[in-house]
Amino acid sequence: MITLHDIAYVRSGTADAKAAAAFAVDVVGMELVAQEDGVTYLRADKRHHCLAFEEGEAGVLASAFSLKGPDELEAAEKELQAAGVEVARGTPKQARSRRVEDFIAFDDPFGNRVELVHGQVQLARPVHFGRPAGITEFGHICFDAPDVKEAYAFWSAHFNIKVSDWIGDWACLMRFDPVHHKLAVFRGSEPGLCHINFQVDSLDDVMRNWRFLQAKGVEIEMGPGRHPQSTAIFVYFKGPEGLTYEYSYGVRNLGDDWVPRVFDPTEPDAIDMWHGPIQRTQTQPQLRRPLPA
Ligand SMILES: O=C(O)c1cccc(O)c1O
Ligand SMILES: [Fe+2]
Repeated sequence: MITLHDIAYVRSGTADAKAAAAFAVDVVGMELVAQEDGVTYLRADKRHHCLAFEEGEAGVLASAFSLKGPDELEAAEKELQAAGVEVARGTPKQARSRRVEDFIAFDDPFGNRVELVHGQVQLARPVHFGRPAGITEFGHICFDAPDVKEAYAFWSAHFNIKVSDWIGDWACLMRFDPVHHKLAVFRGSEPGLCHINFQVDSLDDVMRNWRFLQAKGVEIEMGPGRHPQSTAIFVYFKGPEGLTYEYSYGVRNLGDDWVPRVFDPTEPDAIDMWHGPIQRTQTQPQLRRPLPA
């Protein structure tokens, strides 16, 4: 069993790193930490970065989770290999670029590139937010996959992952700590990054951000609304090159006695208790790259 400790970062390819970074700072409110060797690092909490843009083709490159340490990373590598999953170790240079001590990379059964890291660098100084969006932390990552039940079978077979709620065969919301979900999989024909979520400090932040996004002419994909699953109040919006961001406030924590529920995806309030129009957020396609050599 591989014990995920937390989400770590998303690495995304971008044809226009300048525009992607400007949006992340001026609109989303993140801190621009560094730009180095064609990589732009953005921060929203104690992590050195939770979003990195790599110059090149647009699309998600990898999504990462942290493990406790080197022994756990090695055990994870062995466990995945024993299960027939092709796994590769990152080179020291690649690890440096990710600001981690070491990492392994593999593809989930649908082609979503996942990296498991240990020793993600933290910055002690307070976050210098690009604007006061109220972000408290990097909240969750959502993948696309053609079969969410099979996706859950994979994650629950090898990781400390439990389902928190199902939205029929349309979505699976998963946890590995008390937070309702830090990983979700939505049904989509191709692998990709459905959205990345940032938690904000208050309901007021969600609503103020919504007004701010509207005033800036940013495309609101859905919301403001309230997810019946996590009970979080949310707004989704689209950044450059199809990267969807979600702000949310009020995600619930679950205990070990939690019984997963099933919601009907055809109901009008399946993901929004306030009956806002149901819209699939746009997915950023997964770029196909060879595993690290
Ligand atoms: O927070 C949730 O419950 C949730 C539900 C559906 C879709 C999402 O992106 C969510 O974050
Ligand atoms: Fe979400």
